Amino acid sequence: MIGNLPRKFIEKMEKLLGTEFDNFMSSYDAPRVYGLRINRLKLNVQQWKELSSKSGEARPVPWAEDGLYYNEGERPGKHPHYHAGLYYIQEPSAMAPVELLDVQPGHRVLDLCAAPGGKSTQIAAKLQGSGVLVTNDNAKERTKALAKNIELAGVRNAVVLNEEPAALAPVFTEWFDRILVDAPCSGEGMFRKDETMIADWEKHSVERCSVMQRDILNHAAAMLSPGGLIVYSTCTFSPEENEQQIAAFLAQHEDFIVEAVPHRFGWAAGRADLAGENVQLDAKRQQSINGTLRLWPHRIEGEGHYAAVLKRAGKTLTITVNNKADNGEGKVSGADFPEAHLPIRSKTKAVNEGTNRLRGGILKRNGDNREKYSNDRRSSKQQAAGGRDSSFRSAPEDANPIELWRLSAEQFASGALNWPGKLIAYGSRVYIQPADMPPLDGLRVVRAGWYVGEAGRGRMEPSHPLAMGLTRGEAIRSVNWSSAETQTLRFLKGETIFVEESEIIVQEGATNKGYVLVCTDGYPIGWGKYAGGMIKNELPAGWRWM
Ligand SMILES: C[S@@+](CC[C@H](N)C(=O)[O-])C[C@H]1O[C@@H](n2cnc3c(N)ncnc32)[C@H](O)[C@@H]1O
Repeated sequence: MIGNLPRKFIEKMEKLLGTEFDNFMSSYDAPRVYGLRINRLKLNVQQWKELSSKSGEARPVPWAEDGLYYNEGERPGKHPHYHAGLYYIQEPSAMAPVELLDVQPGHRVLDLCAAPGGKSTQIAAKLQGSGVLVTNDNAKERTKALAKNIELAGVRNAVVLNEEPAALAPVFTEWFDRILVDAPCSGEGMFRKDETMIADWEKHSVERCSVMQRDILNHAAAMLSPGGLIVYSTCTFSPEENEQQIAAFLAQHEDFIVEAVPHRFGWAAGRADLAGENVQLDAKRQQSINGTLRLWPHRIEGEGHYAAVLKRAGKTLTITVNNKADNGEGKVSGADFPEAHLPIRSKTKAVNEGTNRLRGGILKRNGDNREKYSNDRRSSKQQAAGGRDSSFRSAPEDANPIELWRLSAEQFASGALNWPGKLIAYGSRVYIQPADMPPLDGLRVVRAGWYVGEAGRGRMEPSHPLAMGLTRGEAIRSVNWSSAETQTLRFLKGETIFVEESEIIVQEGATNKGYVLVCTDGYPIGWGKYAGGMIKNELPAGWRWM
């Protein structure tokens, strides 16, 4: 491996590390370590250890609440628990930045450079469903994986965006309590984990990255509320992208200070002496850069990282987001979401999901589709009460997706009409958006909230992300197989499963027939549809076990 490292890089590291250089170089011949983080939205480490036969060998990552090291051969990505979103596979050092962000339930949090979403799922677990996570990446392709990871983790209170920070800043001015800037960087700290990063090193030159980082950080500052925190992190060693970036930021933003990170667990201090001479900082502010953090692979079990905690002066406005439901009392209808709130830029494919658009609250459909709605004029309440089996097909002729959701939601999950958030329809899809979000007009929206269902064929189909965000106890119908049973794997591969009727657990008042939440070891892996002794597989193709 050492032989593949660029000469220029080696020379630079020798200068940077002095007497530690030899130890640093020998870390490239040491075996790399592997980490996963238990998804606290679903269960805790202890509960997972009780479920998992392999967990005995997992050791805690000292700096991450739910982080564990696992052995190389274990392949946790090939286990039903992965498909149930019980953990996220994450490099151990990459778990550190979110631990420094001090996220509390109720916070408004922005993950500005978020794809593929490792740190976003970590933030979501810390929010525990209360507050808001806005997770963004400017690379459109990468937001697909980001949205998928958010949905796999069962996150209910996130909005996924695909924007430049400059477009977000006017919409979210001083809006967030916490912002993570896990910046695009030259990746020097990842050479051991991923040798392809070495080839990219020349292309993603340090100079080019540091210009991007400065711009991203400045926009982040504009979106932070007084008293709030930004964590800036990179996976590179270069001072230009680390200490020098922080020095430039402090010089430009007098209302920010470095909040010193305790240097425990083998973590090393950032280096004020590397802050460069290009910016004018008073001695105290320059020295404060020693309170940032360097993770060196020869000092810890993890790859190379850098992190700084930046606190904005001012009184912390502890914002408790109003998580009161506003979707269950008939107050919210399509008409509350005029065109202006809908997607938006024609270049944005992801938000134009489906061909129908909600106009003034009414979904315009062609005659064919319209005929699929029955002319049932029962009240919403009557329909919902009678609607806990799959024979329920009726909706008013002019029902829009939001109305359809309200009529159907409690056929899938009890309490669904009282879930916090705002109902939003984008095309035929229905989302529950965290309360208090500013209008997202003009932004490229990948997920407007928790995607819960899609209107189609005259009825509401529950979405896969709805399944992943439920607990087994909420489901009107469920079936549960252990992760070792063949049915679990067969279901994950997309097969129809034959079952005894007695295997379907049904809430009081519901029939066996209809959507069933399929679970493994008690945790959802998708929807099936039960009728006549078999569960038809509703797992979308892109979510199946390959
Ligand atoms: C280090 S990666 C993020 C990893 C992610 N935080 C995680 O834990 O999974 C940096 C990300 O920044 C994104 N990026 C690059 N320039 C950006 C910009 N101007 N605004 C937002 N994101 C950007 C890249 O597409 C990339 O996905």
